Amino acid sequence: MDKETMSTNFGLSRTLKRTGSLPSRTVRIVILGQAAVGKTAMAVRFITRRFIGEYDPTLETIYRHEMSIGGDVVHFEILDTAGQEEDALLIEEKIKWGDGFVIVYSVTDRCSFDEVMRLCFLVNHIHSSSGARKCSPEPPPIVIVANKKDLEFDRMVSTEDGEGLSQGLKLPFHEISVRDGWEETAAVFSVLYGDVIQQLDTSPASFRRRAVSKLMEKIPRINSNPPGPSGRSFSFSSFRDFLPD
Ligand SMILES: Nc1nc2c(ncn2[C@@H]2O[C@H](COP(=O)(O)OP(=O)(O)OP(=O)(O)O)[C@@H](O)[C@H]2O)c(=O)[nH]1
Repeated sequence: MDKETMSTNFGLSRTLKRTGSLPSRTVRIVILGQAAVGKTAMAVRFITRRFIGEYDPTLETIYRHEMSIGGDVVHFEILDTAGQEEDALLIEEKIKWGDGFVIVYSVTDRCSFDEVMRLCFLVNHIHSSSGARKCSPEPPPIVIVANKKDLEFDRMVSTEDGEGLSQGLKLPFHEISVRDGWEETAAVFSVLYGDVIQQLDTSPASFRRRAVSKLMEKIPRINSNPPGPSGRSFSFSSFRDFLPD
């Protein structure tokens, strides 16, 4: 198979353990946050290195992307959720599916900041109570991201507010501009990947694969690498080009 594995030096802060029996790893990441905070922009930026400024409202999508990190082949599956309110059962299924979570707000939108705590609580609650991680006493890895820091003039949430929240919740915090930089976007996924792998190594039972619900199977998949039997591939000049049919 003609795999186009993108080698990237993420400068991971942790040494990643090789399992020997596992030549590659699949990591499922769920991006959560209110509408228009930049969830799609972030996923697309990470995978393609490009900032696409034109977006349709999110059709929920799972982006599949394979890359080499620290000598490991990592299969990212990134679920870009819709920002609008939805059925509690649906969001529960999506949260159960994830190994790690990016919770995004925009520094230009105070409401999106206020939503972060509720989303963190929801993720922890669902993973601790629903059997998603029955065997693990550890909360799932979460990274808080403040996006759109380039829009300084429209800022409504200070860096200190973001740092204070992350310290209160004891979660990593990144203030970034998806528009301005690939590196800081990639660093979010790098840190989260490191946390997921650390938990995988110290608490493997946490990652026993859950049965995938019918709902998750319905979410369209897009492959960034050449298409396999079950997905489309990235080859686009605008966001519309890769919207599912
Ligand atoms: N200036 C600036 N604009 C950004 C940045 N990130 C995203 N945007 C813009 O913000 C708008 C919303 O981005 P999306 O990625 O569609 O946001 P979303 O969270 O996926 O929105 P929903 O699909 O509605 O949930 C778009 O116009 C993006 O171009 C950023 O870092 N800086």
